Amino acid sequence: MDSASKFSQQNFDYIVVGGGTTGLALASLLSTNANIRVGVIEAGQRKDDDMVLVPGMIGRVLGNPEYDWSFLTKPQVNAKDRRIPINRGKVLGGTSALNYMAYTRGSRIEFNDWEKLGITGWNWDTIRRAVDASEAWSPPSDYAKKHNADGVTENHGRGGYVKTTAYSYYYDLALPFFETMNKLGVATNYSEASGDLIGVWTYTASIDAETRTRSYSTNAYYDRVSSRPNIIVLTGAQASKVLMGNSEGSSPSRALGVEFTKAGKTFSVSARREVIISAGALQTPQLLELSGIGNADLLRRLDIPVKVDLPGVGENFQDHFAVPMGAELKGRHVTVDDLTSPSFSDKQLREFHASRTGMLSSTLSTLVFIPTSAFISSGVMKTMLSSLDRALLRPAIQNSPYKKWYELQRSWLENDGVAQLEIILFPSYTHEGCDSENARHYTMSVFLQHAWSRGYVHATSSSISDPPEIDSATLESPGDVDMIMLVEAVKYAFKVMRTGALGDLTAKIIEPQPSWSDDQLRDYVRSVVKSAFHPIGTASMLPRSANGVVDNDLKVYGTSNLRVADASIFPIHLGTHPQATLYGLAHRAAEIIRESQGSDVRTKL
Ligand SMILES: Cc1cc2nc3c(=O)[nH]c(=O)nc-3n(C[C@H](O)[C@H](O)[C@H](O)COP(=O)(O)OP(=O)(O)OC[C@H]3O[C@@H](n4cnc5c(N)ncnc54)[C@H](O)[C@@H]3O)c2cc1C
Repeated sequence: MDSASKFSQQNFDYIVVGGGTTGLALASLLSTNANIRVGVIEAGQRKDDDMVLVPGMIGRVLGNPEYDWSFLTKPQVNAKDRRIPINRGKVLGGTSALNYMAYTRGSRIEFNDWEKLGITGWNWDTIRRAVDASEAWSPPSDYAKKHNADGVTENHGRGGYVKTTAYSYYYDLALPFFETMNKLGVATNYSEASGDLIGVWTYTASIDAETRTRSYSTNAYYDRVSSRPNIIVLTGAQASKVLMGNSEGSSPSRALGVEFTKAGKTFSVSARREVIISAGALQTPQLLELSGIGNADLLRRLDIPVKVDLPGVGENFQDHFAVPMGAELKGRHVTVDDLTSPSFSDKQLREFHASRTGMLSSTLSTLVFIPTSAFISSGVMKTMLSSLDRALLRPAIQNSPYKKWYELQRSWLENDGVAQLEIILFPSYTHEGCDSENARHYTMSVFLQHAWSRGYVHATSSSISDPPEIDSATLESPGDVDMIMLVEAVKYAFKVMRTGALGDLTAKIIEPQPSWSDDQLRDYVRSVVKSAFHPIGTASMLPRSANGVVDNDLKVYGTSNLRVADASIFPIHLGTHPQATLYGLAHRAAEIIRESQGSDVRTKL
């Protein structure tokens, strides 16, 4: 729907703010009950062009304001005062329209440990069942199987909506990478979706096996229900606050509707039953604060009337941090760098549209997940743990509401089933000093899966037009553990680049250099460390006493009918990519709403 005034006159039962990965899937699922009416307010527009749909074109719209919110953190003191980009989809489908399509499930150990944080009912079995309900998996081809793709049917959902499958094109670095990792003692994992992520594997992607195009919230969910009269999506409209009924103290506060702006005009729309915020980990906390829900001191400073004093809002920000390393290849390989040639790229695009094959039918394909013991020597581990344990004794941590979070993070460091490091081999290198005319390159990126840095996201004014302040607290960790782990990860990656088949293909390592001292490597990490674009935690599902924002039913504390469903509710980071779990979250949320309201909301579209 285009007309904001018509939208504002509708009688909705549920209003979902944010038609992104989780929100649009959830709204579509809610619409299965013909007796309820669902309204969705999405700031972006629908974009169904090649940039969104063609897998090999990933990354091309990052920074483009028609697709991307292009957030920046505040200057990060431990990263040379750089403002680090965190891209977010500003289109219908949200970040599922921009992401790199790795469809990876979480880890059994980690999800089962969520219950230790006080979140009952959220564990591997419940989350797995929900993710199964979302997935429509197609088995890999023989070609993909030769590249070790997961073909274990029982690991996947077949009857869901997000189409997933293995790739149809693999770069010639993929198999050498497997051989090298095997040589280093990291086994091939042929069953990556089983809940055990450790090993080297080829991942499943959110790609439609028939059309070879991106499967995402918009075409996987919304397109199936868009003709129903009881779901209306308003695009190009930004919610500015949830209209809350009662003021501080007279709780629970009730969400009455949503105020939003479109084309410079302000409107409001009412919700008979519930408002669900799904604006993502960077904007959900801002919207809660603008609605009067957050740390009362901060709200008063911003002249926002306090409805619910909830100090956890915007806190507990976590992300995966990445450090890229570049190398030059021996001989001539086809890599993503070839796509920088317009004629080559056009040829590939023609091939893609004609036969759905070629480089553009795929993205990247291989990755490694390993625990601490696989990349940190026992000597360094001992020193790191003793400095960490000393830091954890500080009163600020001992008295912190997040104490259980720290205990869990600590236990995972010595658990060989928990991945602390992800390594991805990108068949390209675009940094300065790379001679892409005459040579071909790869980038090996190391990603910290359970960083100890915890930052915040907060509103800076009472207006939704002012972006929130994002402090990723990059490399600010007790005992400097994030920096120690990243430096050890870089050293381990040097080993990978110089071992076995990948070592044989590597002409030279460009930057950083294996000969560099630890101090030089620390300096390099500070210069290049970036976000893996997986922010979470800013409206955490935790007990209220542990600075939680939502309860186990995703309901915001102190309110009777306001929920959050997006990446901001994850209380502790997943040692994997988040989208599969987020689609599962949409299904869990739909079930919870059905149960709590006694209404007939089936989760089958
Ligand atoms: C470049 C990139 C690559 C990635 N690659 C992968 C990958 O390969 N695999 C993976 O699992 N994950 C990947 N991710 C991360 C993953 O895509 C996100 O974690 C996930 O999509 C977030 O989903 P969400 O529902 O929390 O939020 P989003 O999908 O971001 O949805 C939020 C929606 O709310 C809208 N919105 C915000 N504020 C308002 C407002 N006030 N009013 C109205 N609408 C509003 C936004 O426009 C957006 O549509 C990647 C992310 C990026 C940026």
